[in-house]
Amino acid sequence: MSGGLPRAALSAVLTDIEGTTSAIAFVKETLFPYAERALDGFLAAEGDNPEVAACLAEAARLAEPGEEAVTALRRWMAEDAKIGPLKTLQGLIWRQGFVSGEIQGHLWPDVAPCLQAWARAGIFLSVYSSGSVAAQKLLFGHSLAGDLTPLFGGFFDTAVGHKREATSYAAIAQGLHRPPEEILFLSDIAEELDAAANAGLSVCQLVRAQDGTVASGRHPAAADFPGVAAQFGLPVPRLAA
Ligand SMILES: CSCCC(=O)C(=O)COP(=O)(O)O
Ligand SMILES: [Mg+2]
Repeated sequence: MSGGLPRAALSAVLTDIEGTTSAIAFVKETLFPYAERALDGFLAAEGDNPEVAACLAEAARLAEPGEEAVTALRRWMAEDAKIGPLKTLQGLIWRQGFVSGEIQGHLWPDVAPCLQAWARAGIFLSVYSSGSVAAQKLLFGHSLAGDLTPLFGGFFDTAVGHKREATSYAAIAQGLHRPPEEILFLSDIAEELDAAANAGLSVCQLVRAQDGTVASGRHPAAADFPGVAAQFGLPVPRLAA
C-alpha cells in the first residue's frame, strides 16, 4: 500500500476464482483432470456441435505448425495455458459433471457469507477468471454453498483480455460504469494485482495458507474474505466456528 492515502469508498468487488474463492487443489486435482479424462469421448460425441467445432477450429489456428488441434489442446492442458478455445472447451466438458452433481464447486467456508453480506450492503459483485464465463456460472451455480449466481451482476473471462494486462481491468471498469478505484479486485496472483492496480483499481491479495500462497509485499494482503472486509470497510459477517 503506498504512503497512507485514504482508500476510495468501494462500490464493487471483482473476484478471481482459483486461489481466491476456491482451492487451487480443487481446480488442479478435480476440474482439470476431469476435462482431460473426458476430452476424447466428449469430442467424439459433440464434435459436430457448432460451439465445439468452433473451439477445434480456433485450437487448430493457434496450434504449432503441423500440430493437430487435439494435440495442442492436450499440450495446453499440461501447461495450464489460459488459451480461449481450451478454456471454453473445459467449461463445456465440466457442464455434465456439475449438472449431474458429480462435481460441486469448491468455495472456502468464509467466501459465501462474505459475498452475501457484501451484496446485502449494496456492493456490486462480479467475477473475473481465466475459466470461461460458462464455467464460472457452473462453479458458483453448483457450489458447496448452493447457487450463488444471483449474487453476481457480472462475469468476465479472457474475452475481455488477459489477466496480467491493465487494459483488461480498464475495460471491465468501463463495462461496469464505475470509476476504477471504486472496484476492489481480489486475486492470489501478484501480477494480476499489478495489472489491476495499474488500471487504477483497488486491490487485495488473498494469501490463503491452505493454497501455499506467498504475499508479494506489493499489495495489501488478507488471509481470507473477512480479512479483506476488515481492511476495506466492507461488512464482516459472523462466521460459524
Ligand atoms: C470454473 S473456473 C475454473 C478455473 C480455471 O479454469 C482457471 O484457469 C483458473 O483461473 P483463475 O483466473 O480463476 O485463477
Ligand atoms: Mg487465481
